[in-house]
Amino acid sequence: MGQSTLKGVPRAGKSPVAELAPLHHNLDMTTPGCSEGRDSRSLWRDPNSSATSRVHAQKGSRAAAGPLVRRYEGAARGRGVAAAGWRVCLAHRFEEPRQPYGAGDVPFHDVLRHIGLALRYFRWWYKKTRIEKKSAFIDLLCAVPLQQIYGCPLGGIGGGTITRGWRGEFCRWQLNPGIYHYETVIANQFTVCLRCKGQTVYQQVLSVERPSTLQGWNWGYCGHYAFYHALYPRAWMVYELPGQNVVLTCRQVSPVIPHDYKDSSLPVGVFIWEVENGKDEDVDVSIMFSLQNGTGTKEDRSGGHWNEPFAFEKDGERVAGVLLHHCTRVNPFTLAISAREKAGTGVTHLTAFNPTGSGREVWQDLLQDGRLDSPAGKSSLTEKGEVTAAAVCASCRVPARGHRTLELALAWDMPRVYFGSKEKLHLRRYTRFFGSGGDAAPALSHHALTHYEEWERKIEAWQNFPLAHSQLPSWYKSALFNELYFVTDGGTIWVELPPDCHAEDLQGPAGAGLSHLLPVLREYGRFAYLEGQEYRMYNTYDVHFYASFALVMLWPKLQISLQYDIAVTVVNEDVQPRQYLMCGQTAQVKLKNVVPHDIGDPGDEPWQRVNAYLMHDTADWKDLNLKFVLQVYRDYYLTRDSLYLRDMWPVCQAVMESELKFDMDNDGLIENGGFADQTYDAWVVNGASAYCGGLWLAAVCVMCKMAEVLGDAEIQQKYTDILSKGKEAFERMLWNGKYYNYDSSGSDTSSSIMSDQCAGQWFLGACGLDQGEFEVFPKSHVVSALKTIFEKNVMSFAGGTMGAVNGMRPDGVPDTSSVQSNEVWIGVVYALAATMIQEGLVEEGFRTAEGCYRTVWERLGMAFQTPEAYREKKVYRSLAYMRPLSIWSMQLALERRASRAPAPVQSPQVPIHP
Ligand SMILES: CC(C)CCC[C@@H](C)[C@H]1CC[C@H]2[C@@H]3CC=C4C[C@@H](O[C@@H]5O[C@H](CO)[C@@H](O)[C@H](O)[C@H]5O)CC[C@]4(C)[C@H]3CC[C@]12C
Repeated sequence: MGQSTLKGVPRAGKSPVAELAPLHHNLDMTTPGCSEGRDSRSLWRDPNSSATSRVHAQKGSRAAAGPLVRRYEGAARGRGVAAAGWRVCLAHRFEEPRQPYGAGDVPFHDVLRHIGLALRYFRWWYKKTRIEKKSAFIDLLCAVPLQQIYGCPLGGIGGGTITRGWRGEFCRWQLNPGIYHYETVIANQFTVCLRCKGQTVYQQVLSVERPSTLQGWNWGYCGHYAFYHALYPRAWMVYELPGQNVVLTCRQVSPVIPHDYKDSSLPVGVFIWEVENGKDEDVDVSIMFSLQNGTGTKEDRSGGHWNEPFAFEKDGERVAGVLLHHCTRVNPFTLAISAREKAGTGVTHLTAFNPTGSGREVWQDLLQDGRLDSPAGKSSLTEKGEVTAAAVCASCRVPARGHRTLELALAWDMPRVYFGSKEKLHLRRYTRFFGSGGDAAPALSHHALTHYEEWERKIEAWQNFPLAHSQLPSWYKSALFNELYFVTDGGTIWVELPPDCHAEDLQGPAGAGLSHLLPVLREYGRFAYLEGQEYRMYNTYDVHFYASFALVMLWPKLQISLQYDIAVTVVNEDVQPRQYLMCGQTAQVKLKNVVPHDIGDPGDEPWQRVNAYLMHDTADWKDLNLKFVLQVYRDYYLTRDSLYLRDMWPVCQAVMESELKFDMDNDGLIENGGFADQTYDAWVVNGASAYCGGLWLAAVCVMCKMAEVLGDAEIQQKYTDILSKGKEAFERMLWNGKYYNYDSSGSDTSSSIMSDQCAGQWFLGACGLDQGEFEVFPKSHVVSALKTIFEKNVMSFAGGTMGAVNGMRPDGVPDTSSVQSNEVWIGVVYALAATMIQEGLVEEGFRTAEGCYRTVWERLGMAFQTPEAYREKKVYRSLAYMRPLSIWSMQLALERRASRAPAPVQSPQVPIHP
């Protein structure tokens, strides 16, 4: 699609939506400025000398706009910083404290209802964590506390991630697949040294921190003179160096490139430092990158780690740096810090220093001549209790009023991984290009530093379409790309199939008969991402249903691969009995011919043992099978992959057969079972329901369509008959003249307005099956339901500023009958917004989604950790969650509106929005 008009999309600055005042203002009554340490921070101070020279940053017009940059006092705009994105001044403070949902937030009637669950959960949790000494897949008793610090993660897909905070800290680590720890490693810093006429005039750690270690370094950079800007997979940090007339822009790039299945898998990040010299004299500029050997855990002190300098030259390009070998028993890895050598750029290093001491020797080394000592040879192995770090330094002369670039990189090589059970060895995807010997870090660094320009060209070409569209609001552009962080930072793992793997090994005892299973997994590997960083289950399928739009639109082969994995599990079973915590009953782990909840816990052995979730027996859930069928057709519609469709067809028939048993009264419509038997797993549904009934009809519709495509007349007739009966029953039992009732049970809350009641229509619209002969839900009913949701769940909730509450009573009071009905689910809201856009309610759609973006990213400080849910006040639930990736369905809806044709998602060379 070119620059065609997006019908109805609010024009920035023109439409009522765009003219709305920003939904939230962080009231800031304090005078901007560094706190008590401010004066000394704006001084250049050599910590080892008493000489100081007072310099003042020039105050000028505000370079940056937006609610999070009011404290910015600099004038610098930075170099090449994207116009759209999420921008925050380093001196910003998020004022609203929020807490994870805890037992204390459960109302009395829910306490009574959930007492059995609470006791069973506690017993299970105690055994798991205290007796078996393992971590719980959901730890309700030790939720991760909220830190409002995160920025763009580093790394491609499935090779592990290292997240930097928006103040530049290295603070969130996922090197062991799916396992997170949240630790700011103080030694991991960039330090700048400026020299004029052979004298160091300024040397500063580019960090606002004032830590208790490395006291010999000059900390406490004044955050008022810097801002962070994220547009995933890139981020910029702009630093005005007070009094120096020098501006530094650090651009951070990770190889996350749509339709690329090679470089997108690489565990690397590049830092391109643009140095602008506003002085009338030349300046020698050095950027030192220091890194601790490890990730900030106690293993850093376990002994046996060591560092060594390296240089790697290929095709006339040379990079040099230090390798930090982290020698643990399980999943050892090597970190590499490096810089690109080129004419006029020198690269020096320090092989090892103690990051727990004063760091004075490092500081002095750099201060002396703007270079590091560069000793040859390896360091010795660390002793138990000892920690080591290394540094690399890139230096160049920047002419008066000129500009130069320094290029540094971080790579990590953990090619062979075990999950928690340590049963099977897995090779990461990138090993097919860089080997699995554990010696790839130099080549990875070289590749990153010599290919990032090409990556950026591809990223820009891909992002340009939405970014250049003047009618799209800028918050949306930020949300669309920044929410994508979860594709890499969702505990993501992407592994190779072992070369000796046969179809039978994969398909299990039942044999799935999937003819292209092996070729697909051989070519594209196996992909898994977590439901959430705090909900540690891979590929949670009821949630992936929402998030899958990002995958199928950007890496369709990964979606196809994931679907093959699900298909394999469908035909297999796990007869192991276990107790389910919600109801207390015992049943087998996995039944045949049903879609699993998830493909396992990275703390155990995913793919091998599925269904880590043990709250409910999900064999009785009503949505999982339907979500599989709907995704199969949606994927086929967008990719035109008919081999995939053919392979999936028998699996779709099998799961629909299983589902048919939920239509107890044979009226063509399934009924819910009187418990929370779907993705809203703590919100009871009884009888016919808008959510599951709607998904059912949509799935029956796509069964008809798939049968038609595949020429299966008998099945087509079967499902056509069910559809006509089911449509009638759905309208009769649930339509109330304005919207579809929550369920048909006739309970006190049956008439609640569910924000997700049009989920079936959402998917049909995305598949182009929402009109003509395929119209399942009458258009007028869909539009009326969406308008009611907008009026009640959106505009009557929190003044229309927080998205749509899951359940609203017709009188405009949130439905508090369950712990989930009065939550807002961000991923559901983005899907709802997409449905509104599909149905022509474009402004309503944008207004609805805007509330969530502003709440999460601007008000609550939850950037790069969008949670599953928040309530109007006080609490949130499950940080860094999969479902918000559904924002890509808004993009699909916009593209379809503009072109009235499916978006081409299968052209490897061309970005998806040519
Ligand atoms: C007696 C005590 C004082 C009261 C204790 C009450 C608690 C036991 C319950 C109150 C809130 C419940 C939790 C709500 C949400 C949950 C999430 C769920 O996992 C995933 O949730 C997704 C929905 O957000 C769903 O779509 C995915 O498929 C699920 O994998 C697991 C259950 C629970 C944690 C739930 C547990 C019980 C409460 C804490």
